[in-house]
Amino acid sequence: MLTAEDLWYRYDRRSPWVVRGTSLSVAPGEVVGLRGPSGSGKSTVGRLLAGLLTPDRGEVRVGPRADRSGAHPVQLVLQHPERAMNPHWRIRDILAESGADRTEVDSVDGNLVRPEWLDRFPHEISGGELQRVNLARALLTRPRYIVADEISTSLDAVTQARSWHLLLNHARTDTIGVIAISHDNDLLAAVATRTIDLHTAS
Ligand SMILES: Nc1ncnc2c1ncn2[C@@H]1O[C@H](COP(=O)(O)OP(=O)(O)OP(=O)(O)O)[C@@H](O)[C@H]1O
Repeated sequence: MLTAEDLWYRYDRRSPWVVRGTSLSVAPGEVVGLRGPSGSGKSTVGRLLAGLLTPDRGEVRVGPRADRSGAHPVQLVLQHPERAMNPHWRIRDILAESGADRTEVDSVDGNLVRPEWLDRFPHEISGGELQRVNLARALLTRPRYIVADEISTSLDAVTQARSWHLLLNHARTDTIGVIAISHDNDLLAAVATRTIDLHTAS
């Protein structure tokens, strides 16, 4: 179980609290939506869950670490995959960053990453394809949870549906919990079994 208990966070001691007493829990294999107005702290909660930020108060608890040494059990996947990748690396090397060995990279799910992309650079595949590489890299770390922060926002409807279909298939097969951050209520209704609302302070 991934549990966040009474999380408080602000980026600066003089700034207002961005996260104010957020609590949530996500079971293995569960898909939970996280929505709220712009600026309500959704992405910040995502970073706290993935261990990229440390809460000022409260705590995040998750089961044992991922099998991969060094990989956090909660992987964060962001909207702009190109910002999370070295543009000078081939897709094969980007996937190997997960800790997967050559054989695992070569046998990655072909629906997610087509074999012919492996020797290309990020700019040599489309944005939707690059997001699938991003998802594959996160999945190769063998995470227990994935925080998907607006992962399909800049994609057309067909590509969006395809990316989510692939992610949810893997999540089901490997019992990975997913936290779907989105402004899109229709998307959340389609992918999540329940949705948590974050609200901005007055
Ligand atoms: N690195 C940062 N340093 C300082 N303030 C930040 C930083 N990142 C975010 N903030 C502030 O924290 C608040 C919450 O931002 P966050 O990105 O978590 O909200 P959000 O709900 O995900 O917004 P959106 O829906 O617009 O993406 C905002 O006021 C934002 O300006």
